[in-house]
Amino acid sequence: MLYHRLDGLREQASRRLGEELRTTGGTLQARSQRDSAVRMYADQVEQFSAVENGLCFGRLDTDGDGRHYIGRIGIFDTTGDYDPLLIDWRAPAARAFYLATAANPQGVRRRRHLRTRQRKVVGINDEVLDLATASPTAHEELTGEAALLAALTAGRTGRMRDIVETIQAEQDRIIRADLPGVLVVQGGPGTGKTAVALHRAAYLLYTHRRELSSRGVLLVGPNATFLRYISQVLPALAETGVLLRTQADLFPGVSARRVESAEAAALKGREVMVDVLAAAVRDRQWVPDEPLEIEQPQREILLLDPDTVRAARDRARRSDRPHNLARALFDVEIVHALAAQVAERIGADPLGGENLLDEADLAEIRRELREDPEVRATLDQLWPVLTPQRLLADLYADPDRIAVAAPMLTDAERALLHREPGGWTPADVPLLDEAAELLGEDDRAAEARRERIRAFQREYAEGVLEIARGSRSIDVEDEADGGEILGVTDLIDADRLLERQEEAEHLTTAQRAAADRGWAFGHVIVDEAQELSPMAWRLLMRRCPSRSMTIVGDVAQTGALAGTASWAEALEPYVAQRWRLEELTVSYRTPAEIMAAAADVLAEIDPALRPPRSVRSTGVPPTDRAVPAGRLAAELVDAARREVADLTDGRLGIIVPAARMDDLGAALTGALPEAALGADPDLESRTVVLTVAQAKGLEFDSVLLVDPDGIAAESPRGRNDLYVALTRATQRLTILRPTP
Ligand SMILES: Nc1ncnc2c1ncn2[C@@H]1O[C@H](COP(=O)(O)OP(=O)(O)OP(=O)(O)O)[C@@H](O)[C@H]1O
Repeated sequence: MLYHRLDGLREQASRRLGEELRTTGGTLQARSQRDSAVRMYADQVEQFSAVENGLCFGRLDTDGDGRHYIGRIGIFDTTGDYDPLLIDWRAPAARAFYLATAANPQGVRRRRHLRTRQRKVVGINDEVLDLATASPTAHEELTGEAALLAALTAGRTGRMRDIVETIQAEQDRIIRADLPGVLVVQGGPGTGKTAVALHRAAYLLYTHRRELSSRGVLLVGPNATFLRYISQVLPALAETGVLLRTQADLFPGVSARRVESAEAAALKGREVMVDVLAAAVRDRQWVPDEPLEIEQPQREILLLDPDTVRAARDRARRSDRPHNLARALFDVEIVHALAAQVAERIGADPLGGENLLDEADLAEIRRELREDPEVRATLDQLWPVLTPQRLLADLYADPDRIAVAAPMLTDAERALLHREPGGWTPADVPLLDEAAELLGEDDRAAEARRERIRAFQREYAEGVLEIARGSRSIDVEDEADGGEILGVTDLIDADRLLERQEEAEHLTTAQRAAADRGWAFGHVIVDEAQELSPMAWRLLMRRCPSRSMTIVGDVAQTGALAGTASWAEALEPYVAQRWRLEELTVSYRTPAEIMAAAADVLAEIDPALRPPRSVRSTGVPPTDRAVPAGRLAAELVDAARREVADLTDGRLGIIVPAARMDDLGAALTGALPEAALGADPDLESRTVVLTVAQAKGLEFDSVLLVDPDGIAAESPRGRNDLYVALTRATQRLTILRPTP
């Protein structure tokens, strides 16, 4: 019945989408309304398709014979009293599904988990929440234990799945926490932090739709591979409005793919860079040592002396405007001084009286000077209008500029900043953003933003037509009168839709936000937040002036040298003590046997830290094997072959020290051609070879960990890296330890 209703809803939305796309003409207002309707129906078609799998996954039988079905979206009975046929998991009425226990049943008699494959129910699990009749379970604190354990032990696919069916009480509390303020979620590996962050985004959009749909929600993750790994979770929850970004993509127009040393990235993450950049900008406000000559057509050469330039510079600086915006003031000062010189020459009274030029003459001289190419070139030289990219590229390329801007750094640190132009690194992004603040926006930046918006509009227009094309069979059936059977896409193409879009600027919030550096998001969620440097925090805080944020991470897993070891240190500059901490304490990923091995490493990081409790054990302890160093590659290939043969479904992750990636990676791909590796490996392949930095946040059924001591020795935060590597497996862990 529910699927029948879903089909009806989808058909209705797609028919309306088709109708809206076919109508043309009308007043500006009518066209604008039609474009909003196109967006709405396109979103609906997408949403109704996205919730197809597992549409309904639960049932609550309540006291007094109530029966409620819980699912991915709400569906109402539009024929009768508008009764809910399916309750959205985010609605308050669904909450008991996640919280009711035998000890506190909240009016629930029975909780049923439904397992479906396509549109068939293939299994059910019932829990009777009545202390008298309930059968005792191993874990009293778990809700829906059987369904949970089935989800946890299922083979991995290389894509993260949503957990709406089995959210646990401690996770539910965080997902549904209030919108305002900064909420930090600290939890060990596998405690569901990422899952909770994503479900919280969906919950907030549902509960605070009005507020958030116009401001948007930004979710920041550690790298592109990770974003791809989690990218299906929100659409499966019927939410497409969240902007997913890595730090590398947070400066509109820049895609930071260049690689640099961990030390250089760490230096760029330090707060001292605020002063370095401010000094770099001041250094571009140049005062010459000697008077500058400005040639004038049919006039004598004008001279601009250092004192005049200095006075103009100081006045422009005192305005406290950003560099590019203060340029106008600087120009006025300089042009005034030059005009006085010209007036002195051409208007001097030969009889020694007052200057013969009046104010109108002077204004004319100033106008001419402002338009004079020589004068403009001089002004550009003294106070150039700069883009953030120009400022930073010029600074990095020139050791002299670095020396002037960064006297507080050591020689070795300054050397880390020096490099040739050509692309940006992720650590450059917060610096570009900082520079943009210091420089202010000029016309070129605004023009670049318009360009980016146009690109998004085109992408959007194509997307809408794609959806319309996908629903074409329904279109055709609808035209059963035998007349016109042209589909929508025969009648309108992306260019025409784009023209219409331009009139109304109907972009999604996420698209507009992505194009605009100054966008203020309604809520910002940061995953693996321990990796952020102080400079990156500054950027994020700028994007979220309301400080409504969810910050998710584990300070024991910090790998970045400029990352954080303390939430208080990272946050207090922005919100003082006004942040709340929630902790997740149960590991859903890592079995007890593997967690025990990881606990030893955690104790070395900080004896005060406690590993999370595992919800399950596999009975299979990790295998830890010493192999002669010379045979490491051969042994690794053998072990990988064995593991792949043992996997029925699921994935094998092979984690190697970064320094051994090239040789071990080559050996592995030689023997197992399907093995994926590289900068952004395909996680859906059966075997993936990665470094710890790449494996962060990911999980595999089986993990082969190569040379743990080598990994620990690779970085000052090597123990944290090893802890991350040890906690990636859901079933089996094999360690290969080379010996001399
Ligand atoms: N309530 C739940 N029901 C089913 N699966 C869950 C639940 N909570 C967590 N999981 C699963 O546990 C695994 C780990 O979750 P997740 O990746 O969110 O943990 P994490 O805390 O972000 O880990 P890390 O610190 O390693 O990044 C995932 O496969 C997730 O789907």
